[in-house]
Amino acid sequence: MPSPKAKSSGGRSSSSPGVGGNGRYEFMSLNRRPPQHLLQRQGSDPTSTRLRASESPTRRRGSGSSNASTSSTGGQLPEEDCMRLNPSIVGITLSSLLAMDLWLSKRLGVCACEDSSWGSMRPLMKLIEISGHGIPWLAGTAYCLYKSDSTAGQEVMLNLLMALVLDLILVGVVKAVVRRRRPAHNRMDMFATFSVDGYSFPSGHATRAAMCARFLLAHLVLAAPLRVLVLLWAVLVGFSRVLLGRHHVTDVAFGFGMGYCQYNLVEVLWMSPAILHGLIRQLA
Ligand SMILES: CC(C)=CCC/C(C)=C/COP(=O)(O)O
Repeated sequence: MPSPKAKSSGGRSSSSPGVGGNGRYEFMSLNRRPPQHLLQRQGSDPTSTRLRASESPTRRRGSGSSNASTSSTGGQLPEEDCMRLNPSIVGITLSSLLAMDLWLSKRLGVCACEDSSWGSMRPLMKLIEISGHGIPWLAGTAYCLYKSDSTAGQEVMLNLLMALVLDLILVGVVKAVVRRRRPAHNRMDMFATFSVDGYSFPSGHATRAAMCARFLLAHLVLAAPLRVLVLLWAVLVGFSRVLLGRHHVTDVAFGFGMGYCQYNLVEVLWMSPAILHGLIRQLA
């Protein structure tokens, strides 16, 4: 919209800034050079002088040569100026996705408390939550390691223990860096949490579920129905996070991706029996 200031100068001749020959206001395209008569008028207009003074350093830096490059590229702005437009498009896309995420997560939080629409399912969801919690996994793996009498079994369990600790560290670091708050409808009544677990992104249960599912499928000889059950469990753990109102959908989606990738890291860092024997000898 033209500013009142521009309107007040409407009585000038048709060469006034932004006013076309037919007395109508003209809008300038961002990637075109304004007509010469507008540039000349801007030089004497204090408002436009202020605007130009507030231009970014990139724009100012490029202005000397951009005139040359503008004319040589047929009225196009230099590439650096065009790239300045992109963050706003990315920003708008991201905020739209974020708004959708908040809306969807709120709608799906149907077990967030007892009087929610699926509140009666809350105890079952909390059971699934415990099945993906760090403490039962750490304790169960340590117990299996202690009970295992084969070298292969010990190797697998020790590596799983290492994977679980790695997962806690990596999730803790990302949570501490991102510091996204949990959904407003979440009731923070989770069993055994660290301080970073006050944060939402990513879901530690989702990373653990994805990583452990991949680990179990790769290292345990399981019949087909059991393999399906392992996958189903991982998906259920992820879903339960949103249904309980603990997480946004994106926390769980990212958590699954992160857990999947963490397993690749575990494979790279895999401790072979030789390394393990060396470690045990050093500890003994
Ligand atoms: C105390 C130990 C050993 C682990 C904490 C596990 C925990 C509570 C993770 C939080 O998961 P979400 O990020 O999915 O809520």
